[in-house]
Amino acid sequence: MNTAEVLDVFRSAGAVLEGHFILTSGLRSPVFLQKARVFMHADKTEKLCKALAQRIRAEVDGKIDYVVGPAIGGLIPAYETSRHLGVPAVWVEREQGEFRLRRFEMEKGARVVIVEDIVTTGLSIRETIACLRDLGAEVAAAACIIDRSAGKTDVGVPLIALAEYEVPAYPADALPPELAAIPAVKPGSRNI
Ligand SMILES: O=P(O)(O)OC[C@H]1O[C@H](OP(=O)(O)OP(=O)(O)O)[C@H](O)[C@@H]1O
Ligand SMILES: O=C(O)c1cc(=O)[nH]c(=O)[nH]1
Ligand SMILES: [Mg+2]
Repeated sequence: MNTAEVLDVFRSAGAVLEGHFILTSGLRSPVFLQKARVFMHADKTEKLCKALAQRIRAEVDGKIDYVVGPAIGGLIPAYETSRHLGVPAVWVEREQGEFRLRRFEMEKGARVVIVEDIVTTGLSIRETIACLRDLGAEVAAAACIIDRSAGKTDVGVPLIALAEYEVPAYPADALPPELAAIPAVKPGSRNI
């Protein structure tokens, strides 16, 4: 799938929202990709994740022991991508703000691929990598459905993006006037 096809899926699900959004990084944006509105449809999710699994198979050499999804947004795409890769899916979730693998054991040396929904700054993927490396896992690559940085983010491992879609984002103290005029909402789950 190319970027236009991925964005068509998001638009067909009403998942491209406009307004004033507080992102997980604290940045503000006039556009929010509400992936949950895509992932509520099994057929749309399957189409995206099957294509992402094909990219992972083509670009990651060697075995993959687990796919790891950062909760909450990464849960469904990690599971569905793992189904197409034929490997188990686990997830990290926040405990007092820090990602932890709370419900699973992972053997030292396990080789994993992280599957995220959206990447903006790469902060959530870097936090996931830190958690997995603390457990002794090897992170072979990270993958996402949409990279809002359009390839500019460096997460320290190869990042496979099904689509690259550059969207403006601003520090809270440098908002353009048209954005400052709209009340801000924070759709994601960090800090709640
Ligand atoms: O690249 P980043 O700057 O980290 O932004 C992307 C992250 O933001 C969202 O998660 P969020 O923490 O908002 O919560 P969610 O997973 O519950 O949607 C999204 O699911 C990614 O994990
Ligand atoms: O950066 C984010 O927090 C973010 C952006 C976006 O478009 N969608 C999302 O779920 N999170
Ligand atoms: Mg998330």
